[in-house]
Amino acid sequence: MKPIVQISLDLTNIEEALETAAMAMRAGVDWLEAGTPLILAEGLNCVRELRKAFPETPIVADLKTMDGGYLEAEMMAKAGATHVVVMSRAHEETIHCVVKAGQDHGVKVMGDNLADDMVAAAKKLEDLGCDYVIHHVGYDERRGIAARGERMPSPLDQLKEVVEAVSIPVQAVGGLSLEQAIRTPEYGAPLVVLGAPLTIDADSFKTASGDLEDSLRLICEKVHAYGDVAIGGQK
Ligand SMILES: O=C([C@H](O)CO)[C@H](O)[C@H](O)COP(=O)(O)O
Repeated sequence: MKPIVQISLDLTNIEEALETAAMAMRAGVDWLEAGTPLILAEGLNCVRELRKAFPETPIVADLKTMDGGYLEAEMMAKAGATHVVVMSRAHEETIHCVVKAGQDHGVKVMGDNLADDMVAAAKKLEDLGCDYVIHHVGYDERRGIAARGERMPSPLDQLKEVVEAVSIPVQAVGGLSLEQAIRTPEYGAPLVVLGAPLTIDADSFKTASGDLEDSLRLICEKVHAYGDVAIGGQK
């Protein structure tokens, strides 16, 4: 599949999210993500506002569903999401419910293997009908481990294994530098997500020109230039 650039709008107000999304769209980003903090701050209204402003753009609603799967997925779909997220740690029945809601409402399901046995969880998510795997090392997990002076885990550590274990597209997320995120298609993971380096540490993201939009445009061009990424380690 062609590599995709997604930005996670991990922001806490809709104005800033819409502004960042508009800049990202001008720069060539493919998918928008209503991040968990944004959904918490603004409710599903943020998905409605993003849908209104960007009628044709895929929108991932990252609510990290753990229970009540059908209703949550249905609500996100009705608000305008095209992709919803369910956790591998949820009960299998919840994953079934989200997958069923996805089929009924025409949205894709991303299964997130956060805080789980990552390779086994990725396989389980595929077996239960998810369309994508989010291979995710959590924010708190990374901080906590680093605070104890231990090496911070990275989604790159097991990315190859996860990619080879499934035959659906994988996205690697959690603490990746920009350079690392851009290179995830080389591991067979075609969904490049840009989070903190863009929305939180925007200053470190700018290139010599100092313009965020120009920097992002160069990144999108670079990712799109990869061409097709083989899924499941298959050439
Ligand atoms: O999902 C996320 C996290 O669990 C907090 O809600 C973030 O979107 C994700 O971890 C982003 O990671 P960074 O790339 O480190 O911003």
